[in-house]
Amino acid sequence: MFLDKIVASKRKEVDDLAESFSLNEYERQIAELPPCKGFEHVIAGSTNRPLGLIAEVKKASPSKGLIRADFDPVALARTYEAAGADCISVLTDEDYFQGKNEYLTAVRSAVSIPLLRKDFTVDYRQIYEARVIGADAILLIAAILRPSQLSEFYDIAKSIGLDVLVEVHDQEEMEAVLGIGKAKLIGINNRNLQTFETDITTTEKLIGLVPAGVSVISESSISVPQDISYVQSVGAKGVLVGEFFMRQPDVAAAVEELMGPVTRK
Ligand SMILES: O=P(O)(O)OC[C@@H](O)[C@@H](O)c1c[nH]c2ccccc12
Repeated sequence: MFLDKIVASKRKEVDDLAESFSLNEYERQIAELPPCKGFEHVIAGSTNRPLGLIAEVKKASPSKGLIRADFDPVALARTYEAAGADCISVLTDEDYFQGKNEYLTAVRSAVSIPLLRKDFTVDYRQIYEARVIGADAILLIAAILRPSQLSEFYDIAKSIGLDVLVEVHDQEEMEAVLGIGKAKLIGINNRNLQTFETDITTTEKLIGLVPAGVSVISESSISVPQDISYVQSVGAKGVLVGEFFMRQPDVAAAVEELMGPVTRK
């Protein structure tokens, strides 16, 4: 299964990180950073459009290979911000998504909206690393973490100012996440990370389980305005879109085509 392969390489990567990691040193650096920009409230209550947008900077993916050859993360992020994206997601996984930590850091200094570090978090050290490279929020994927780890990683992230997007793609994962009772922002992934199959009705199937006060982001395989009105109609507060934007020569026009014009509140 694809996800198992990704997680296995991630663990190797984390072994390298562990060799040089010093908690004191990371904590010292974090103490000097400006506070995080609130990711959760910005995406759950978009002031730009009726539905919030997390726009993703993504060069390649394991299911699609190279998506955008002409890949300039800073220029893309500036375009997203100008087009009224509420937040930006930056892939930092190198082996499968051709991402880099440096992309996130470069984007951080180029835009002022909140940033999500999109990676496969399997170890607490990656959470400190995310904060130091410039993230405002991290992704925690329920499919690769035990409930006790999810809970522990959630608390670590919050303790250093990061918001958390907790990702699920089936009922079992949703129930596990809700059982922990911490997540305020849940991403329902329309893509199954084991098989890469996509089904946008996943959002509708799972959203009914989510209690009031928890916001849902519909993630993946969104590419036409009908997808937007559909996930909005079932109750999503925002969407996470990567590939569709990355395949368009004119990214600003693509944001408007998909999301509609900015209607600032
Ligand atoms: O490019 P898409 O189909 O618009 O999807 C974006 C985002 O949802 C996807 O990149 C994603 C969702 N969850 C993930 C977890 C890891 C890596 C990537 C992802």
